[in-house]
Amino acid sequence: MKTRGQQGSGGRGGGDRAQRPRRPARDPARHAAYDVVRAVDERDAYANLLLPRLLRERGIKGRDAALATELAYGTLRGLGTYDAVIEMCSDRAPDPDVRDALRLGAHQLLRMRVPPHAAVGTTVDLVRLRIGPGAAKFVNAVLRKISSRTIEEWVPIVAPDPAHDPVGHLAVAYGHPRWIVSAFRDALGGGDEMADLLEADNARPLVTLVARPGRSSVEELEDSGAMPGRYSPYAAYLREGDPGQIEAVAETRAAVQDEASQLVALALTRVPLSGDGDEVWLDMCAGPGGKAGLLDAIAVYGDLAGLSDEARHGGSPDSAAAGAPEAFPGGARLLAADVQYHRARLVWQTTKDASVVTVDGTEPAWRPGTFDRIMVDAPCTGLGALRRRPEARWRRDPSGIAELGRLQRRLLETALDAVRPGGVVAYVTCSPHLAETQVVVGDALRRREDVEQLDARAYVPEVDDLGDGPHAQFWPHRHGTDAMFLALLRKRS
Ligand SMILES: C[S@@+](CC[C@H](N)C(=O)[O-])C[C@H]1O[C@@H](n2cnc3c(N)ncnc32)[C@H](O)[C@@H]1O
Repeated sequence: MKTRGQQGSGGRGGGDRAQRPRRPARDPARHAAYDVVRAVDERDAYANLLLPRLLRERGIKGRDAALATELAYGTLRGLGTYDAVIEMCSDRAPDPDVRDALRLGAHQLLRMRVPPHAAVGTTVDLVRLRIGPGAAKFVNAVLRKISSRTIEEWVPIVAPDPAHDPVGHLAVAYGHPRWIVSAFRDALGGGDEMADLLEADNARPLVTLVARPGRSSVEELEDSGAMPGRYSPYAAYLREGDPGQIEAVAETRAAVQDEASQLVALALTRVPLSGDGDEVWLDMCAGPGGKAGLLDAIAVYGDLAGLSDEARHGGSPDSAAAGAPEAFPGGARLLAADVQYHRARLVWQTTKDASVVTVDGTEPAWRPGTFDRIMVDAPCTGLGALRRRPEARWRRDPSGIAELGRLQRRLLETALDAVRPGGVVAYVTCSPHLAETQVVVGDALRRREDVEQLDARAYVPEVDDLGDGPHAQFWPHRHGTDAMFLALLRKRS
């Protein structure tokens, strides 16, 4: 029996370094990324919660932290594409722990600028340490095959022919489930922009802050290193750093909020009402409180930024017909409701003047015709915010849409009962799926003669390309925002 020192020609004192058993390199970034990908796969963990915790616990900082983030999030986003390539390069189905390592290696080979020898070598080291030598050999062989082609060369091999199956092709090429590609295509009304949309959906979104009027200002956020937003007068982009460290955010005078989320709340406050009174507002599905935080501030202090004359008279072709949006002067109060106690608590923590209640919006605790303005930010599939959670697209399931649709209809119906004649309801989803957006609104309009739909685009005149109306549809590739939907419905006087 040979001892370790006598193995082959490359023993401890020998000259053949290539044959010496290699000690796996210490590689905290890759180990952390692997742990995240495994936890997401194995026990449905949320990457955006787990990764920061692992980085903190393991003291991973700076470039290593950035590498771990890119590895984990990029691998999770691209799973669909990588699995197709891995399948093509494997002679057997890998065990889940091995498959996750292969996904990590494939991401480095196909979408990162890691040199192939480093991508293969570090992944093999990781597998040898975490799983065993047999698996390491298998991973080495598969990754070497993957490294023989670029992603541009693999896609035509592993994806369906775009001429026969354009949706299937896009799904594999851009790492999205097929049903989601299909839903996006239906909502966009065609295929021309699909590649841009899916690419934008694969990019990490900018951290967008909101300076709640009367409580903070964009200038204050600029002093903390942010730059003014593109559309919302209250938005600022933070390119780096932890938003939680900004004083205004820590004090809930400002918050993290996507720009489309700011604009749909702002739009609700800009619609002129008919009849008397504009003092009582309702956010019916308020948790965790992004829109409620902005509505609460505008209700009390008014829309302090207002609109520039240019924005007021520019924007969509219908803005003139609808009447130029006016800045709300303040002096109202917001009631913020959510069916879940812990979500209502978050609203209470982030708002300052709003009354917050735990209420089921479909079984209202208020009398019909109570409110002047109502926000219904309905629970939905969240397909418009896939950029924020890398694994979310693989967790969503189209089977829930019918049930969500029933809830969305009931919430909109009770909101239309709860608004006074001449008042307005904003129906919002963070999803462009037609079954959750236009179909829900269309059904409400068919059922009720006391409701008219306004041209929502006229109330966000700062933004172009919001679709053919009368609703407004935001898109990541057009606006850099989540794919948020807004319909404005007025109860006839
Ligand atoms: C899309 S989220 C709202 C996001 C929130 N408006 C924001 O901007 O931060 C939908 C919310 O509706 C709540 N919800 C679900 N069913 C509800 C119901 N029947 N009545 C009231 N709220 C409900 C959920 O708990 C969830 O917090």
